[in-house]
Amino acid sequence: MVKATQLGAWQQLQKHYDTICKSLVMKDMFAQDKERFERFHRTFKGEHTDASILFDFSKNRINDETFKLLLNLAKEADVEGMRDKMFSGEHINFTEDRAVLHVALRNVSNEPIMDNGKDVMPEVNEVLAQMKQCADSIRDGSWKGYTGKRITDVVNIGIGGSDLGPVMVTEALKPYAQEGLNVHFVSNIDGTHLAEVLKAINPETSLFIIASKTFTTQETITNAESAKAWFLESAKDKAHVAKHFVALSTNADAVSKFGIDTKNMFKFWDWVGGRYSLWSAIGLSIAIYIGFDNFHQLLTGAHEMDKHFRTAPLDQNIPVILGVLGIWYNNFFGAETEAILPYDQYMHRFPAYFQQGDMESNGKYVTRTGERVDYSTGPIIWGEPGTNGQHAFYQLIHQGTKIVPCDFLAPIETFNPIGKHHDILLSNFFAQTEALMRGKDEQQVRAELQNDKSVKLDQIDRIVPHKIFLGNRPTNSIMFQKLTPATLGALIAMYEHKIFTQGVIWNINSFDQWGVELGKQLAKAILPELGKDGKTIDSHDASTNGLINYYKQNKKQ
Ligand SMILES: O=P(O)(O)OC[C@H]1O[C@H](O)[C@H](O)[C@@H](O)[C@@H]1O
Repeated sequence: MVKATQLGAWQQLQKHYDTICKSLVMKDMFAQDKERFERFHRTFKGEHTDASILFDFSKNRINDETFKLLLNLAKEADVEGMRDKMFSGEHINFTEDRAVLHVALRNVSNEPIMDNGKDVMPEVNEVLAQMKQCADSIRDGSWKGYTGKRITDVVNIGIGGSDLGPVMVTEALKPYAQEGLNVHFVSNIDGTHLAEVLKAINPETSLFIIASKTFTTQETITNAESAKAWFLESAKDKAHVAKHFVALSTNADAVSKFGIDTKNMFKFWDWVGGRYSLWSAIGLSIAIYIGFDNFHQLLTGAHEMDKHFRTAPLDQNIPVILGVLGIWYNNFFGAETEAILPYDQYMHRFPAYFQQGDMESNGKYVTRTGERVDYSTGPIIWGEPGTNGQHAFYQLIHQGTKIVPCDFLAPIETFNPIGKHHDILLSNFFAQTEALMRGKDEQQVRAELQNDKSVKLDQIDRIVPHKIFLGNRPTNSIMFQKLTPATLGALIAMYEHKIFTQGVIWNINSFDQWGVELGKQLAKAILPELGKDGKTIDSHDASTNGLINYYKQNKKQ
């Protein structure tokens, strides 16, 4: 395993970029080649589900040669070899000595998947059965609260991977929710988050799901303790906690220490990374909200994408193609960010979900062999749903100085066919990718201004440069039939494997997250310094001391 820049294919790509990049003008390439869309799009269809995706990557600054070289890069970096290691349970997360087996959680085929010589599938299925039972009993009302009433509100308390997935998926699959059953999410340690949720619910009819892989996360444990105290103010008797608190965790000891009976614990395993855990017990709030059968469809769609990733040749492999295109811009064009732009309001948390998914996985500067990389790694992921983004930040994407590769995602069918809304939405999606690719040249701008009676002729020269769009700005378009559970599962898995592909090429470990630890460690040291003891703090740098002392002097509570 070597640094990416040492790979022959990388060097060839650099040469290719240096020699022909300027001539990669999409508008011209489309004009010269009627088959461009045909060659540069792929489709995905679920074998046993309704998942159906069209991936159009023809609006990228690539030609056949670029595409070939990018695939060579994936080949030479041994994406396929590493992929097979992941699926076979090798401890590819070597800094934590762990397998990376989120794919086992959605392995609905049940083929054995081994970790340390043991098939993990029986345990995975056991927990799934336990989740089904819980979800069913809450949905049919047989799970009763301490006063005999059915549960109407489920509150997931967790943060990071124990929050973002369930939030994103329950929002995305809202059309599948059961009437009268609400989900809420508390993640932030800011007391406001918990307080606002507690205002909306009744202790007699609420179930708290304490979701934490480690069960040591300060925010989650503090929120959970406060929720328990709030609950006991009404319920009084600690025995009632069992009917209103369940835990999702890998840490049984900490769960029972917290006061939750391990009978009410849904376990998962250290080979599930937090940001890859929505498929595990962490998905309990999803299963309750949309029903277990729909949760199972979500898993099945993801499994079908896993199969595609495992078996499709590189030039047909959608996650691999997405991955290498990202590398093309990130490493050769110097793009620093990637925008994820869903034209589907239900997917409004999808970009935020992949901020963790991508940035916590690939935001690393040390290679698997411990050296510092001499190239850029994980992109900054951002985005908002269309068309809102258009009226906010698209100006920069169209005319800014930075190159922002964008993924546009849109459903063919909407759950809410109101008037012409969906056609209008989709017309914007199509138009944006067209505009970004084509741009608008001086001639067109002049012609338009000359025809515009409201523009004075002597003003035209001054205005022209501002109205030119250079175009040639890359986009991927991902269309799907409808945002069903299986489709969503496939889309999430597609991005997970894109992240995987890039991590392998950059030769980094995409599955640890040491970068989040330092801040936690320092916060632990600072917390005891914040008391109302009148002591001036001088153990930090001048700025940190100054901030802490300013807080201490002025705090009233
Ligand atoms: O599930 P938990 O153990 O509470 O962890 C919650 C989150 O916190 C950590 O800081 C990690 O950065 C995340 O990857 C993780 O998802």
